[in-house]
Amino acid sequence: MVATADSMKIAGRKYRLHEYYELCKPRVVMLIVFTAIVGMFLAVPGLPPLSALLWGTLGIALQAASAAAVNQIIDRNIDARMARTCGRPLVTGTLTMTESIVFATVIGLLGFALLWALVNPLTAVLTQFTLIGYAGIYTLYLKRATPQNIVIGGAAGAAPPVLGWAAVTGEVHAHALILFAIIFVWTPPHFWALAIDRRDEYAKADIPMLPVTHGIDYTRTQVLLYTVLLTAVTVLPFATGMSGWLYLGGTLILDAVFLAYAVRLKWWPVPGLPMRTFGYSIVYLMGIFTLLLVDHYVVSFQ
Ligand code: HEM
Ligand SMILES: CC(C)=CCC/C(C)=C/CC/C(C)=C/COP(=O)(O)OP(=O)(O)O
Repeated sequence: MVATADSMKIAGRKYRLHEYYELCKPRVVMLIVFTAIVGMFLAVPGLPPLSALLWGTLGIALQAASAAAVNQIIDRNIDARMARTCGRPLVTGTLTMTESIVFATVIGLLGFALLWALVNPLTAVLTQFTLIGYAGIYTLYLKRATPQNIVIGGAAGAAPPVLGWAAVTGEVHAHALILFAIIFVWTPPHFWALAIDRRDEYAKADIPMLPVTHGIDYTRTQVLLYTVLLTAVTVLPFATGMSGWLYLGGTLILDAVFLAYAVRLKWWPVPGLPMRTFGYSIVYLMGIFTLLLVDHYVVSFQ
């Protein structure tokens, strides 16, 4: 009997840990942190200093997770109205508001302190602005105010490579801004592909996402235009001498596939295609940043 009560307690604790984990939007944060780590590696010819790599990654990850938690705190009523998000811990009540606020504050402050004390103040301040940009400006205001919400708010999601670069060098370098531009231009096709699929849910929740305000066909056109622009922007690392032929070859293949998705979505849409396009956008961004990293070391160690 005692053993059963104990095992139930352990299972309960594990379940709560899992809920805190979900509050951090772990899969999104992992890709965000990956782009920051690539920024760190690209910032120097050899390997970045271990302490900047370690503490920079941890600090940026904690602040990104805090931003994701604040987003769920602010959005709990919207999340409750959409099938995609109604299982989140603050909607189901498995975490209370107090628990979530304390958690988001503690990890956010810890992230800021680590960056300030063990990395550099510039990275700490820029990461804090990024958190405010996503959790404050995008979530609290833009998301509810304009269909351009994710275009402007995308600046927060695009910042991590700049933060990673700053963690290693203490400066904001022009090459880091190219990485920023890639994610910035990638965000609209990434998100609008999903929003096409979830149009009715956003309409029900009264969120002015582009497919709700301007219709699905207009959104498909925008996805296509941003994908064309993205192809041009992803050539910049090669054009500026930051990356070599390996990067260019790989990126053009990834771009061609993304363009094929966007063209099909615009002129030959079939059910399921928006979500496949969304899924590909994630593979695409992972691919671009992996190519940047591999190319950097192939070129550096030649
Ligand atoms: C304002 C900018 C962005 C918006 C509005 C946006 C929106 C979304 C939404 C609504 C989802 C679905 C989440 C879910 O079903 O729980 C999602 C998933 C995802 N996003 Fe984004 N996103 C943005 C930027 C980013 C950035 C910058 C990254 C990474 C660098 C990213 C990576 C991902 C990943 C990996 C997923 C899949 C998560 C999963 O499998 O659960 N997103 N995004
Ligand atoms: C380094 C640092 C502080 C980074 C913060 C940037 C960050 C966490 C960006 C996340 C982007 C994202 C998942 C947006 C979706 O929000 P949404 O509210 O539109 O999506 P939802 O409906 O799934 O909640």
